[in-house]
Amino acid sequence: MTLEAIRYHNGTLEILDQLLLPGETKYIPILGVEDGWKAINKMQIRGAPAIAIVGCLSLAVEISKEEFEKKKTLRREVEGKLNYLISARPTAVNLKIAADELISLVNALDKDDSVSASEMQTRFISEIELMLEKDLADNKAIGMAGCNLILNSGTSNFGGDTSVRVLTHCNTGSLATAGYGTALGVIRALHAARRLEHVYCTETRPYNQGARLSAFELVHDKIPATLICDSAVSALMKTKPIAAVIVGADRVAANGDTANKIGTYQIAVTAKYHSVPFYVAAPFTSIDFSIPNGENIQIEERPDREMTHIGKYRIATPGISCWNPAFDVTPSELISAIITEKGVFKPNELRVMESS
Ligand SMILES: CSC[C@@H](O)[C@@H](O)C(=O)COP(=O)(O)O
Repeated sequence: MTLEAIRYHNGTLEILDQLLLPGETKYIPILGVEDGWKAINKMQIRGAPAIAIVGCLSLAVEISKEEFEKKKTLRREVEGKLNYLISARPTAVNLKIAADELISLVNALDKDDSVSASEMQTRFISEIELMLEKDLADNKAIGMAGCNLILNSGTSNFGGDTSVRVLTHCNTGSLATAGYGTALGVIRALHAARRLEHVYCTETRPYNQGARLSAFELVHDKIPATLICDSAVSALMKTKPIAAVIVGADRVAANGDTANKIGTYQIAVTAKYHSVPFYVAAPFTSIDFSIPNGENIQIEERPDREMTHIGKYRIATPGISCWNPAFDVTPSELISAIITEKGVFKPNELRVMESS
């Protein structure tokens, strides 16, 4: 059975508390928007697609318990609460894009006189419920496209083998999405095709999404994997033939510059030096066509405590100051291709897809 980060059935929402993994597997109820905001902000749920889905589902749960006499009241509530949810974490764009689409939907339904307030409520909730299915289907399409891309990219980085070694960073799997995963979905597809020799995953300090979450998924799914320190990436590329680096994205600008977990940029730099292709795997909902380049991406800074402590144990000397950006931006010139559910694009080809 695959891991399930988000459980939603008939208006009831639970999430797997990712702060407790791998030690404890505990689902916590999300009873409405306030719970959704807190779970996203505290990173009990994380990963750009999962943040969007849980944010929107928390609103669906809340709205489903209410009765609306007037459509305008529903429209105002939806707009206000979606804008509040977006403020929980600023870098990933998927929730903002989903919110914009849902706000357009309620505006259209509000203007349509043939739709009653209760029909508007039902249609709004159904639209959110579809997100889970769509994300899973998109991830499978991304996985297949990425698998084909890597296997057909030439043999120079395969080290003479027919199976490939790949490197990934952070967690982009079932725990970060509705299921299957984006970059980890590509790795799953390679494994299913029996063409994955090995995956290396970085620890991903300071929150350790690699050591705690990707490692958890890889062991759970029996995918051959090795954990490395973030600082071992260059040494790995020097000593082993790595066919590709494959990472996810929190926000891709129109020119292809990509914000992803802190450390992604330095992996892309070292991949360039070692002539290893560097791929970003992300759904179209991670692409922000409203910003021309990565300079416009707001980078979230997280509390010092995430660096100074592991669990309740302090590992850093008291008194030291910290800088803890959660993400960095990889310039598009370091990115070989962006793998989406709509196809594979060079960074400078993205704009063509803007209106699709
Ligand atoms: C499919 S998840 C893509 C990204 O969201 C992922 O790589 C990442 O950076 C997650 O960061 P996080 O801070 O854990 O939410």
